[in-house]
Amino acid sequence: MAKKAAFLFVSSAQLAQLRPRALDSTTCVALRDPPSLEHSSCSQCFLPGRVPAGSPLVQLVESSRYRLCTLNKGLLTPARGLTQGSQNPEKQNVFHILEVRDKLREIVGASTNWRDHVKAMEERKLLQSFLAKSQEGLPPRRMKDSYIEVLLPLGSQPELREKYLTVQNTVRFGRILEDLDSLGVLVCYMHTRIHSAKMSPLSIVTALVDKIDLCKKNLSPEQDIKFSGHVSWVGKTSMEVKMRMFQLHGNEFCPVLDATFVMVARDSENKGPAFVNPLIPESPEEEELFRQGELNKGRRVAFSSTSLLKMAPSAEERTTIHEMFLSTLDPKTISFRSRILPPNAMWMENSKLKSLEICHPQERNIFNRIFGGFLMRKAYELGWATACNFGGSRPFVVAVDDIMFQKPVEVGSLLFLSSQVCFTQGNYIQVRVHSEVASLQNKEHTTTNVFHFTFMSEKEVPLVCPRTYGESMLYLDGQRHFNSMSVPVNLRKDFLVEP
Ligand SMILES: CCCCCC(=O)SCCNC(=O)CCNC(=O)[C@H](O)C(C)(C)COP(=O)(O)OP(=O)(O)OC[C@H]1O[C@@H](n2cnc3c(N)ncnc32)[C@H](O)[C@@H]1OP(=O)(O)O
Repeated sequence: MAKKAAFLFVSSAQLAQLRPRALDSTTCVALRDPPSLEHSSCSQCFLPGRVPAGSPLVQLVESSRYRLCTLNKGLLTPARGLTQGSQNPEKQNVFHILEVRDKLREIVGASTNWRDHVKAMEERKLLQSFLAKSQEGLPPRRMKDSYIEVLLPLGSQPELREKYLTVQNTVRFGRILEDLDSLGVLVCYMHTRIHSAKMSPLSIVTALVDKIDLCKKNLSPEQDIKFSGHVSWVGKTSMEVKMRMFQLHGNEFCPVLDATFVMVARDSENKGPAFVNPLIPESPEEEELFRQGELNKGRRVAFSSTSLLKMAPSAEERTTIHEMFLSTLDPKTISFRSRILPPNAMWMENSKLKSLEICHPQERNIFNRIFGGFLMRKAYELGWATACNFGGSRPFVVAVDDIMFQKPVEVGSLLFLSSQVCFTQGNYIQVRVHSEVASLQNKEHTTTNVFHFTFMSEKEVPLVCPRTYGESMLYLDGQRHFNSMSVPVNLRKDFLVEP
């Protein structure tokens, strides 16, 4: 049975003498002094309203590690001291998950009410003059300058759990995608921040989810999660961000996910490119990360220039497709028009699932376009359902790669998502989700994103069979994405990550 939360009201002098071990995981400590805070209750706390007016709140959420959360503008902010998994213990920026979007709003001066969004944008125009004329005009930054940690205390703050919960009592991966997107943008604002100014003249958007690899085990909705991230490479206007996610197992935060995103800086109105601060690697490890970032850029260019939309498949790939084609000819008729499915196979077109989203203002980002994390969550959930429908058992996500945000999605758009299985092997299902938008006024559809997800099913799945040349290209593209998965397939036995 869960323990009831208890409160301890102490002065700051008494707090300093408190031993963490004297407190259990459900004890909240409220400071009596200084009495200047305007909040009378803490919305995140177990017992809202019980904290006396004028009391900054301090919550100790775990006994084994000394973690403090102080009340800051109605939100619990984890204070310094969360060092596990940290690369930069001497100087940390640690945020509570609920704080991240508010912090972003504060940095760009975004509206909290939709009715104020035009005014907020007008105000941002004034920041245009703070933009650098060249990259050389900006002070260089170190990787540790952008390093942040974000705590998602699913274990110690159970009221957060609902939003993250699947019916199988695991963590919704779609929600994690949203958090990663916000975290990535905040990391870039840390890298580009102007210490003398509260607001940033930059609009930072997600251009690409290069890779997300899930590297370990189940995500339990009953254990705290921690994210960390920092800028690992910069170009002129783009930044590569490396993020990691950890989950508490016993007393230790163990790595569960690695992600690489590319963010792009735009001017205050999000209309043209804007320069970002150079990055200076400080150690051999950082130099290696930076060099990797440079290689990643080259790899992305190479991958896109050999895209099957631009170039014919390789000789080996052509053979694969031809053999698949031959396996679908009916030996009785040997006619190109009568095609049959090989044993244990399904036509690719029959794997499709589609959905429609109306892009309401609630899903907007700080720049009044639709939040990239929301688009990823919706695409991921449809992709998961597609894999489930195809494989006939629960699929677990293994990798996400190459999600390109080609165009922003305007508030009020109709978002059409179309998902299909494009490649399978053993227990693995490669799903592609294509998203396009149309406005109510203009019926013309424009592609905004293509998403690639790799799932692992509980049992072996059927082969997916392309029927047309176009589907054959999707098959090969799926195979390329599957083969680019960085973690060896045989290590992936104990995954349990669901929508
Ligand atoms: C809560 C807050 C969250 C907020 C975050 C979001 O929700 S954002 C919402 C989701 N995302 C979006 O809506 C973005 C939609 N896409 C776009 O607006 C645009 O495609 C874009 C701004 C990303 C890129 O536009 P352009 O390609 O015209 O820009 P441009 O040619 O000037 O390139 C700018 C820089 O981006 C790099 N770049 C562009 N596309 C890239 C890609 N797929 N992968 C890697 N890098 C890329 C270029 O190399 C260049 O870097 P260098 O200059 O270094 O050489």
